[in-house]
Amino acid sequence: MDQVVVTEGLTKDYGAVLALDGLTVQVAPGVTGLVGANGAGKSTLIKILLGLIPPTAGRARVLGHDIATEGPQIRAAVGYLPEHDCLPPDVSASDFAVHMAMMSGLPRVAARERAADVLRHVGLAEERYRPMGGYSTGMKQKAKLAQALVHDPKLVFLDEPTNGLDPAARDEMLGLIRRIGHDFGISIIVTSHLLGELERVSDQVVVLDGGRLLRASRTDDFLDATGALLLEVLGDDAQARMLDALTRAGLTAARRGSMLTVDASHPAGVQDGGADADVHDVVRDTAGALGLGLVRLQADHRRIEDVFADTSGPR
Ligand SMILES: Nc1ncnc2c1ncn2[C@@H]1O[C@H](COP(=O)(O)OP(=O)(O)OP(=O)(O)O)[C@@H](O)[C@H]1O
Repeated sequence: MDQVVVTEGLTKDYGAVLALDGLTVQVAPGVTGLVGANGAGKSTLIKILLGLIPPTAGRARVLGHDIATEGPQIRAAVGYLPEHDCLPPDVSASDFAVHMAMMSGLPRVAARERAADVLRHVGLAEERYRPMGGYSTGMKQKAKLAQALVHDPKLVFLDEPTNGLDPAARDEMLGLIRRIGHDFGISIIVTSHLLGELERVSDQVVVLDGGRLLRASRTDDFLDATGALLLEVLGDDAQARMLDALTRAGLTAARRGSMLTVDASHPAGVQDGGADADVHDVVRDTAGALGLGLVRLQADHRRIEDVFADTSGPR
């Protein structure tokens, strides 16, 4: 399928602040995590893609529509959950969702049905008839999510939907995002400043840093095995003795917190071919010879934070 978002050299200059710096990126259908530290340019990118603010330079297409000339077509096909609190406090979630559905062109009866469906889907039950000013943060985020979905969009932008939520509400929101994306086939671009948070729900991840693209790839590629083993030993001075012994055995090992990592891809002094198995054996035998308990030995997987830390050095 075609890309849902394509940008070329997208730049936004707020006077003294360069929020986007020549961003060129393509986003495929599915659930996409747009991650980056506070101020990386995530909200600015979404607002430009929605046509709410113009870019200083560059071009972009959303669902094939040009942001410069086809704003109304984009907004008809796209839903948006803004980052900040923007709900009218005296209005109920039910009335608000009906209003937003009618604004999108649905007749009143259809708007009522659609609003009821979508509110049930996000998990707002009886409280949907109460004024939103009395809602918890989690309920407000659900109401914001409902209005973003009420006109049956093809793509939704969710700007920090887990911001301010406690761990249980955050898990619930992440579960909802996964279901909306996978069960309903709506493409989702969801932002977070917590780099690891979207690993579980995203098909692909776009990492911004200082308004520039740091990396865009499928989540699986981010989390590929590193070719290293992660191990933990117990016993007196266990970590230091094990590190020393592994190094003397010709392996490249290093500390990581209370654990050790061992390079299993090209181990020095260990024959190629079946190298992984050999390294497992060397680790097991070394721990045995030292009389240390080997409590963990597993393939090491990268996390999004690691990729970010590796590539975002000083510029
Ligand atoms: N209207 C504005 N006027 C001036 N500077 C702005 C404006 N909006 C954003 N900025 C600045 O542009 C940069 C990018 O902001 P943006 O909100 O896009 O980042 P973000 O990645 O969404 O971060 P956050 O999660 O904190 O919202 C920041 O340095 C911010 O202070």
